[in-house]
Amino acid sequence: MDRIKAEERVNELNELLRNYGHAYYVLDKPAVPDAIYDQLLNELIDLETLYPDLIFPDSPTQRVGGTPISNFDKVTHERPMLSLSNVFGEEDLREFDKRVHSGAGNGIEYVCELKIDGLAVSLMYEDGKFVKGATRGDGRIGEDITVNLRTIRAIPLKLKQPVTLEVRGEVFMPKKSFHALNEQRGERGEELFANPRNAAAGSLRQLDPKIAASRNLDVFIYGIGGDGETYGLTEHDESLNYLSELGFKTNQERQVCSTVEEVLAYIEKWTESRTKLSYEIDGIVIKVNRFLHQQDLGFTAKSPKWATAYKFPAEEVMT
Ligand SMILES: NC(=O)c1cnc(N)c2cc(Br)sc12
Repeated sequence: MDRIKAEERVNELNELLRNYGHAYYVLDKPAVPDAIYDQLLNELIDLETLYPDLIFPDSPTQRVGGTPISNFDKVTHERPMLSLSNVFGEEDLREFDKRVHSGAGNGIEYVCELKIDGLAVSLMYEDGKFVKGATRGDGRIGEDITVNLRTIRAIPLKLKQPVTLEVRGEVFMPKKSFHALNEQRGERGEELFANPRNAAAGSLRQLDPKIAASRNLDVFIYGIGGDGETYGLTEHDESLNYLSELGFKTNQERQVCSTVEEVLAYIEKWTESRTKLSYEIDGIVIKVNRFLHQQDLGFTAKSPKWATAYKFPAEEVMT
């Protein structure tokens, strides 16, 4: 195949494999059988081997870097990654609801989302390309873990629109991967991870991206950071529509609640059902849904006044 034809085919394969990867890892709905995906990937590898100048950074072959890095650079977050205030029961939650109504008036609605028990990350995209990713750190300064985040198949290397923005989400290790990893470590006499959150954090802090790539990490994106445009008028629209349209994996269990009673019912539902999830959650995030109301409420030094996290009671440790 001559070089012109090769370039056309490489671009076509990159687009095809990006879309198939999105269907498989983000939507959890494979578009083609694995054998077809592998065949196309091998065709791309062959063409990239023949024409190395046709290897593009957002090619699916470029997810796992070759050599371990020596350390993680520091990254200063454009806008601090704040933490959430916590509520530990119905009374606390009703107090939060009262404060929200006194601060933002009427017409308040909430969006409730599962609080993923993983590691908070910030992902930066320029013209739709993934350029940098960092841990939360102390909220102002985190660690540059781009090479390890690139190995997570649910993190798009190229968005469906050429936008420049920063998004935030939670990297986690599915329960099944956690148990398999600990079984493997047990067989090797290695120290076990205490829980999926520690396993995810330990995996993202590996200096060798090949190790991170082997850990089956996953991600849910839940917000737009930075001072960029916010899309739509509500969190629900932003997360449900805009982030998904760009190609991000968002958690589908979110629900708009018009009253604190509905929030309590959602909490009750997931207190009962969280063991059925394929990933761990440690609570429920409750956010005022309309951005205008969020602006009325503002922030404390550490946290938004328009959001809180209902924390599940610590589980009884079976002795
Ligand atoms: N859906 C969300 O907003 C969400 C989910 N899971 C989490 N661990 C966190 C943490 C912050 Br801070 S927000 C958030």
